[in-house]
Amino acid sequence: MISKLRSANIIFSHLLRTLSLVWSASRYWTLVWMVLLFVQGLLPAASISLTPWAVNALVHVTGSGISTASIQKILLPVGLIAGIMLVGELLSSAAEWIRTAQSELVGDYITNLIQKQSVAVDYGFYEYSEYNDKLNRAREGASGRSLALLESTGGLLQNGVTLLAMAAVLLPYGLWLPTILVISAFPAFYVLIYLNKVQYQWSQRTTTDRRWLMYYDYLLTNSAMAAEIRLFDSANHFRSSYRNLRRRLRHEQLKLLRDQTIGRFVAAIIALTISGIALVWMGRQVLLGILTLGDLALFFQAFRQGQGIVKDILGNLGQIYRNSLFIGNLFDFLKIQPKIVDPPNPVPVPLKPKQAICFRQVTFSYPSNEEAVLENFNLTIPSGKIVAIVGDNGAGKSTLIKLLCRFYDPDSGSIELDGVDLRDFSVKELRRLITVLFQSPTSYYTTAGQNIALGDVSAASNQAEIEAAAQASGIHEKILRLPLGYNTMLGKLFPDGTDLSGGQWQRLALARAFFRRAQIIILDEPTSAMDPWAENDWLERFRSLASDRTAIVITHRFTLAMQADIIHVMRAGQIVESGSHNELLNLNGLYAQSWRDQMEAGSSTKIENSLI
Ligand SMILES: Nc1ncnc2c1ncn2[C@@H]1O[C@H](COP(=O)(O)OP(=O)(O)OP(=O)(O)O)[C@@H](O)[C@H]1O
Repeated sequence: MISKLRSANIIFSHLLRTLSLVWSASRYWTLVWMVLLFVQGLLPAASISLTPWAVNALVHVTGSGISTASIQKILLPVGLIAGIMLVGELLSSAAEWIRTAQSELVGDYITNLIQKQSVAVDYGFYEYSEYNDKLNRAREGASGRSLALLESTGGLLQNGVTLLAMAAVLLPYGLWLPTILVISAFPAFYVLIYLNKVQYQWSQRTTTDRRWLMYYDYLLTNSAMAAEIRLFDSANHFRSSYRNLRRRLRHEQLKLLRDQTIGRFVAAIIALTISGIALVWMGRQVLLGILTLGDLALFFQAFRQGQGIVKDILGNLGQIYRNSLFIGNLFDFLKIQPKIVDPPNPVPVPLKPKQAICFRQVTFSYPSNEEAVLENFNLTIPSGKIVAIVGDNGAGKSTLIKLLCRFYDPDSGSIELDGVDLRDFSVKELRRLITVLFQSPTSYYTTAGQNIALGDVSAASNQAEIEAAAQASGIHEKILRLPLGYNTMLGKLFPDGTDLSGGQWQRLALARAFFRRAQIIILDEPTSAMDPWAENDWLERFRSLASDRTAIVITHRFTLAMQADIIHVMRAGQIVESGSHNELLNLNGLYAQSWRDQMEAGSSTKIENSLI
């Protein structure tokens, strides 16, 4: 009982929140729509209450013969009924139009809320399956559901008004008639609530399955996968996974549909039986001469329509229940709170860090994996230096970047910038100080210029700076050779797009990172897609660009690492060697051994397969 009350309370609160959401999205239309619904609600009863007048006038005319006076008597009630019907049609068309306008506004409003929340939550949330489930559930018809909820609430309002007016019309014939009307719809209501609940539970249970379907579909239809899918001939594998999963979901869905159909049929039979009983009683009253033909017509219409309205009302309640359950997913998503937040009184971020970035006794494990990636980790990166971090796959190099950007916070220990814990800065301010070239940078399908400008949207119109960044990354000449230079659309997704090679995209991303003009430059494998000639050319430019800034370069390439002021060798979450290139060679440790491998092999490929 308590749990039922609690769930009714949740539904009511979802309903209120949805109404306030719709209200915020489109006040004016909501108001007009409600007035229309109210007036529409009164029309059926108004029309029915005119029925005895029209029918009795008709009976009178048939009895007394057709004359101008008698026809005039009929014309008035019939004309009024026709007028009401016309107004009803007009209002319903207007309501339909308003509903469409509202659905556009509410849809955009909710999409905006979801997008805003998607970028507000922590980066780390995207690594959780549950988060992705929540996002997916919130997205799935969130706007459709809120409007459906609004519609059922509006339907409830309109039908409620009609029912009250209808009950007033029926009451003179006995209280039991409106009562029996309501009772006849109870089975349908129960079936509706029960089936909606089952449907909702099924939908919650299969969210991950449906995300699998989206993933298989993405693999089969996305251009990024097209080459590999063809070469490895793996399409059939994914298609069959898709089909098998879809078959299971379809069977479950059809079974639910079958149960719903049976349930509705049984409920309809019960309602029909009750309506039959009322009809028999009505016929008897007529035979006994208690009712006139006008009463009979009114009674018949009011009872049949009333029954439909009660059913609609219960249907509206069922819909409200169902959509509230689903809309709860949207509210669940919107209430996710980021954990990486600003402190109450942020310390101002230094415009130009003077001392160092220090990792002090940092221990960190990813939320989805209990094993510590870093344990009591210590590292000092002096300001104004180029620091290289080399290490084997999985050593924890990229994790350092994520911690430095505060995508995650350490489990224990601290990361400090000029002696201040990063958690004491405003997150946004701290990130403004940093620019990163990620291991897999984003290729934006927009113009070449815009691709670079996205590094700093506040300075996006500065063409000279854009070109300077492109020159520093070595992509300027290539851009000039494109059909429209910096205005050339890149990527093949949209019309007139030109594609770049992997290395060129990487240089473009590098230009974007440079355009940011941040004091701390972090580059994760900046030259992985560059040929050795391009790499040498690029290195020289980078040295001058990073001259008075702090640069952290993560790399497997020793030709790049050896240019750094300090090289840190990382293994299994620890720094195992540090020093300049020559110092490390003299140390004769892991770095020196890998370096010798390169000398012997005479190729950098060997190095990537060597110890580091
Ligand atoms: N999002 C994540 N969730 C759980 N574990 C992760 C996650 N990202 C990385 N790891 C784990 O953390 C460890 C360090 O990963 P990291 O990406 O920092 O290594 P790396 O040194 O940058 O490797 P590579 O040279 O291959 O890029 C690895 O064992 C990896 O499996």
